[in-house]
Amino acid sequence: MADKISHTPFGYFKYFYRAMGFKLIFNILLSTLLGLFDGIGLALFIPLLQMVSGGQSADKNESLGGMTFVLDGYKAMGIPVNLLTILLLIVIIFTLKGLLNYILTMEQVDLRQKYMVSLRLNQINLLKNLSYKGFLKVDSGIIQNTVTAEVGKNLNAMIQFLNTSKAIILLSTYVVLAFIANWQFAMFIIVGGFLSNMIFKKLNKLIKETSILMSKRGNLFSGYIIQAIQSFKYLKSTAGFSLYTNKIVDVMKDIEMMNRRIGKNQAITASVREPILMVIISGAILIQVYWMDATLGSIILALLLFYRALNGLMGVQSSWQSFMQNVGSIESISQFNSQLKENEESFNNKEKYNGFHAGINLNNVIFSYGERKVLSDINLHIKKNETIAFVGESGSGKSTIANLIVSLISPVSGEIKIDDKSYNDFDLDSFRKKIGYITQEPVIYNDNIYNNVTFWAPKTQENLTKFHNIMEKVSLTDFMEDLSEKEDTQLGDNGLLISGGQKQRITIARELFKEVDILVMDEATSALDSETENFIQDSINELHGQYTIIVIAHRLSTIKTADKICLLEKGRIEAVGDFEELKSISPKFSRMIQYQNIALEN
Ligand SMILES: Nc1ncnc2c1ncn2[C@@H]1O[C@H](COP(=O)(O)OP(=O)(O)OP(=O)(O)O)[C@@H](O)[C@H]1O
Repeated sequence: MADKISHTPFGYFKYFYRAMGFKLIFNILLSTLLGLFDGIGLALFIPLLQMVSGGQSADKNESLGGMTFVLDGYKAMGIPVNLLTILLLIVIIFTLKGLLNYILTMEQVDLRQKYMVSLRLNQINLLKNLSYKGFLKVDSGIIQNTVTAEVGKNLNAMIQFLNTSKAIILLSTYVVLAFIANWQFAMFIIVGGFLSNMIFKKLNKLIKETSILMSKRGNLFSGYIIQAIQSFKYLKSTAGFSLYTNKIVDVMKDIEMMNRRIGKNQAITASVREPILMVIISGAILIQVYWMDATLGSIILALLLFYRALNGLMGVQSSWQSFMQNVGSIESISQFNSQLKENEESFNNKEKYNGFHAGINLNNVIFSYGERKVLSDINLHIKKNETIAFVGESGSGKSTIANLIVSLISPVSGEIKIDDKSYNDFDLDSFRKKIGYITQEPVIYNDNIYNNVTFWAPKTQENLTKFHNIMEKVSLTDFMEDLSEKEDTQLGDNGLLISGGQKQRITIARELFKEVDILVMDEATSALDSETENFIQDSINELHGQYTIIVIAHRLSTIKTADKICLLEKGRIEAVGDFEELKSISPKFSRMIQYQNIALEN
């Protein structure tokens, strides 16, 4: 898919060609063939016109201008020019044209489908390969709007682009015929077309600008809606909805105003189209009758060619205008795709992760977000199957260090090694398959319990047994057995139908089912109910020694049994040791314990 496009007809052609390749050329070739058949069909009317103006004879007639060759053609093929043969030929040619039209339309249906699939697949792959650091830079509204609404608009743009090329080919056929019949007529078409084009060009420019602006507003609108859904509970409980909806309504009004502007421009073009057509045709007839002493036959011929050619021109203008309405999507999809591509991660030809034995080493690691240094001089060894906890004030770098260990982000300088190999030498995707992540906000999919835990693993006997064992381990068996649909019970959007503690257990069950090597537990910063807090503490204790566990801790009570606690202060490691060691060597840690005890007592 194209990333950078030039906003010219050829630039758009290149954009679609990159997505559709030869299929696009084939489509245009078919349109050309259709135009040719239309031209031939039209030419077949010439003898009829000749009969009207010059009687039943097949002799040449001045009023046909250059088109007399059609009569010569008839004679050369030995076809007698009479009403019956002409009508028969017209029926045959238009039937063939109908057939061709069917093939072309079906080809376009096929092309549409393939285009949509290729567009969507490309975006899914780009999203899949997007680095976490890259993801942080992309607005969720842009993602949502681009992969849904903008993709639809882009498809419309493609269809209108094809319609425009088809209309241009048909128009060219009539212009060529008009030139052959009478070059003065042809000049009329060109001058008339040129004049009307000037009016439409201005309107099209306005429509194009509005379309680009509308795509941007669409991104903003989607972003607001996503945030409203995500913070529904907060907005509802604090009556913040009315304030928030004001923002949404403003963007919506903006979009509607732009839609209205586009609609108004469309109304203008649709209304002036026919009058302009009639002015050009009337002018042609006047010139024919008063200055050229034209006969009835030549006027009918002129009318026929003019009408078809100008209609063709209108076809070009209207489909180009519809294309312009959707052209904003080309721009927004291109920008979106480039942004994703710039932040793509690829591990081609790198060694696959195959478990580790000794541990993970962070050597002189430094990390920054842009200019802002977040971690400095981190040197740390994490032994296989030990439990390490990171503590420190808010913003001290606990999550960042965990993100580095699980390879979501990479150091600006320094190195992270697993056993003796640098992360840089690994296919990190295969490494991440062995990482379990229990986040502050449990991730629950809108599906049933079984699928949420097994991540849609097939329901084989083996998987079911494994699933039930794990449910037992995370103390969810009783809860599940009480439900009428057992493991097939739906959990609702984002686990709306179960409690916070149950969500936590489901997510731990998922990681255990996955058979991970490293388990990251990102403790919730918000106060948890004591049952959930106990559960997390129990899980940490129970899984201790079976996995390499990394805890991002806020509650010191949950990490008493950790093998190693790492105290962070403003992005640096201040002290390392087990709970008791740290208590004795770090006054800061002692103060933290004191504070939490006091807080607990209060
Ligand atoms: N995406 C980001 N872009 C820029 N700065 C960031 C980003 N994420 C985190 N930071 C900054 O990095 C620093 C460390 O953040 P981090 O989330 O690692 O801290 P933390 O100790 O986990 O905090 P908390 O306990 O509040 O979760 C903070 O100053 C934070 O503002």
